[in-house]
Amino acid sequence: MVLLRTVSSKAASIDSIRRRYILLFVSYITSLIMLLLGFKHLFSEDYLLQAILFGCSFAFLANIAWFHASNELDKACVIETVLVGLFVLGLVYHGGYENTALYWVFPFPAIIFGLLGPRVGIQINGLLVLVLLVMLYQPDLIVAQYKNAEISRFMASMATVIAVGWINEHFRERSHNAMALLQRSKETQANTDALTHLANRRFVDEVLPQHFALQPEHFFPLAVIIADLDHFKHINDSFGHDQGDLVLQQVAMLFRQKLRTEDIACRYGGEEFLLLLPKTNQNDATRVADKIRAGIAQRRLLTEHPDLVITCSFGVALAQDESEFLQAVKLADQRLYISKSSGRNQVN
Ligand SMILES: Nc1nc2c(ncn2[C@@H]2O[C@H](COP(=O)(O)OP(=O)(O)OP(=O)(O)O)[C@@H](O)[C@H]2O)c(=O)[nH]1
Repeated sequence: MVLLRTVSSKAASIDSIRRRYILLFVSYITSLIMLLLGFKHLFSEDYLLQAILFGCSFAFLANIAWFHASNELDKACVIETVLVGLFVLGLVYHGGYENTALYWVFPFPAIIFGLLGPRVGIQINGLLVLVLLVMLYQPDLIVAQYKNAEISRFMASMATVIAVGWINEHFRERSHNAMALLQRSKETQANTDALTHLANRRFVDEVLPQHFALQPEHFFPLAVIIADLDHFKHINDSFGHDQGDLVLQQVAMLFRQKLRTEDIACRYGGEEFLLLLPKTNQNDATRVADKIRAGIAQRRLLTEHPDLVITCSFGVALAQDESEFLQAVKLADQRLYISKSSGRNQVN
């Protein structure tokens, strides 16, 4: 039995909105600033700086255009990281306007943690620090000239920003995961019957329509079977409510054994169950119902009362699409009534 949770997890979708905001903000703001600075230096004859500013600006805009077209958030975040890294390293290599390039490195750790999370983020930031160390302490490799005092203070500040950024992101992610887990378990709990651990009526009424709407091709034609234990009141009255509960649990276990993983078994009412068989026709569903019926009648569900035969009646109907679902439930219920009134322990 699958699908017990609602279609989209709220915690996961909020987190992807967070990453989306960072991606859009960084792309639009950075490309705008770079474009403006590029125009400012358009006639400066500093061609390297112009190439860095215009090149990165257009690359950011291209990435965001591709993201809008494809909606591939993970890939766009990776491309964004590469672009931000290239921009930062290019600027440090050049020195930027009046040797101010190092200031532009400081947003990098926060952006990378935001886009890629703490685990990958710390690796990329570590790599950046290594490359920066080589570039800054091997002045022959770069065009810019930075003072030693400036470099040491910059590296110390960077290490602090990365460490604090990682702590922040690591614990934010942990608390997010804990909340997502809690939400999932609460959703599963809300849609599960506590006694039989089958799906409950709330699942059928509220969650199932979401799955139908999202992936109708996985369900229809959908066979609807209603199963109702016979003379269950008598079992309760004769052997006690706890023995009645035990019967319900045993029957639920039997459903799980006899049904396929894609089938859905729900406890629909007290001793009434709804079995949903995706992509199944009326004949096959009737055969399955009869197999279950025979299984219940043969099995001795109460070990303390080995002579007790418990039976169950069934009604079967078919829904060709979502609009026919409630109608099919109603029809299966009417056929169940026929099974009951014609002697019980049968399928109609
Ligand atoms: N033990 C137990 N009994 C339950 C539970 N939910 C409902 N019931 C009982 O199920 C019985 C249903 O009785 P009826 O609706 O008269 O149906 P029935 O005795 O099975 O008769 P038919 O359906 O006509 O064969 C009632 O006695 C309810 O109290 C439950 O969770 N545990």
